[in-house]
Amino acid sequence: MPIKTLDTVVVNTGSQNDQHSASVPPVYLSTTFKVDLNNEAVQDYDYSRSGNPTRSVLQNQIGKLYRVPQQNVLAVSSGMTALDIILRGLVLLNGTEGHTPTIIAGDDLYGGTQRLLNFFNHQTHAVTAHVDTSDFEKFKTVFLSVDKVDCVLLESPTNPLCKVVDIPKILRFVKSTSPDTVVIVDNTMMSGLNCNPLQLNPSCDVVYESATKYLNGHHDLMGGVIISKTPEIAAKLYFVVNSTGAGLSPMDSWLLVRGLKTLGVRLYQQQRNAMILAHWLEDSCGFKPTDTNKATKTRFVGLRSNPDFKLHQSFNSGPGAVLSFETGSFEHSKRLVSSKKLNIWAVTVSFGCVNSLLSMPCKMSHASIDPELRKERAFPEDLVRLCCGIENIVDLKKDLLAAMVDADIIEVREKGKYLFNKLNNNLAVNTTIDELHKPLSIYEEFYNEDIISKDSDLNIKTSKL
Ligand SMILES: Cc1ncc(COP(=O)(O)O)c(C=O)c1O
Ligand SMILES: N[C@@H](CCSC[C@H](N)C(=O)O)C(=O)O
Repeated sequence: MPIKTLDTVVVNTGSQNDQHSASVPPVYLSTTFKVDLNNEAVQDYDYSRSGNPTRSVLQNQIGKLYRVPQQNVLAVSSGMTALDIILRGLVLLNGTEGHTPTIIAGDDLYGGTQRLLNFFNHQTHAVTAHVDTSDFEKFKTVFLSVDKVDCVLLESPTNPLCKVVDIPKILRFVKSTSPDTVVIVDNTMMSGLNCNPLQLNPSCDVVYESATKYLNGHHDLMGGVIISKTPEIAAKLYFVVNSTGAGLSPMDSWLLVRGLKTLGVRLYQQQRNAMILAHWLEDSCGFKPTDTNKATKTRFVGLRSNPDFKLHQSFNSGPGAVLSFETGSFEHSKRLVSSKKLNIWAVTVSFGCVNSLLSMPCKMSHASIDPELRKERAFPEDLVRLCCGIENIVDLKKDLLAAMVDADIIEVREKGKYLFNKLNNNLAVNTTIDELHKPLSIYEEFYNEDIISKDSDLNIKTSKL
């Protein structure tokens, strides 16, 4: 019987033709491979910069996740390397006498992406117009105002504001208006398990992911994967990878094959935790706009109060595990993230790890964006980002609550029955441990098993919702 679901295909590495029938693919650290000049056939490997058997196993696994042949996949040394390779291979070379390659990208981007685009701008290798890609009309206006758009770079939900970009609609518009425009999707916030922009109709041209995040899930390697729509696009990108030596090392490739095997269970638990926490922050902790403080807000695509809840569900299988909230006060957010009461939530950048992480984007992941630019874009400086891991939700909740009390944001009343949000005068019933353990949790209600384990025969969207 053929293997059907994505969380199953990433566990299975298939037969390796190993001389000892090892059940786990071996790691080939060798940088060189012997050449037989008497053999006319083209050898698969000669030098590890050009190709390595362990990297090939990984590329095959990623190909299965995105339902493309192994030749369409490249594993590289980081998510940023992936973007750099794609832009060099497909966009920067479009420059001519009177034309500088033009990119349209979002205005809520990971700080490192913004930094790389700025770098190309300064070098006049490519100019980037930033627009709120979650506003289709604004995007369309900018797109039509540019003579020739060489590339559109999309990401949904955005990091860290969790804005939903209607990727299918933008693809329909771009591909019917300007078929040669290269559309790139940074799929790091969803991973291939939740979203496959290559299966949309029309599809994007190339997807990349920072494998440092969900794909590996353990924060013990840096990596990036590039998945191309066609072997021709992949060949152009392979040229850059081979020329520069950006390919992922054998050891990291091996670790990533291992990490990938648990993607399904990790993501399931991480998303479940994120769903419960987001609802608890909004309902019990009062992080929602009130008459006294409009600046307090929980941002998560899995919240029913999110106006883009349905839009997100229409092309994704899950909400991801990144959420953010505004306390309404920069000082209080800083106190929360600095609280010594945090024992489980680690204050670090990144996301997608089995450990839960807490951060203040303006000081951490997005500090490389010029403060003036953040101000121009109304980036909330009091934003706190939560990246849920796989720990027990009750422990996560208690740990965060202790820190919020310590930071003087929340007051616990009547032995924990009520939580009073001091910053927006909001008193709400605290969700009890029993409620968190209801058999039909919020998560299962919204994202059932069928959706998480997408059936290979179906397109992106699978069942109810
Ligand atoms: C959305 C997104 N894309 C790309 C990257 C870059 O990935 P890496 O750190 O693996 O270079 C990051 C974070 O680093 C990210 O958050
Ligand atoms: N110092 C790093 C910050 C990395 S942030 C990693 C991740 N994308 C996140 O959103 O947390 C840098 O300057 O790039």
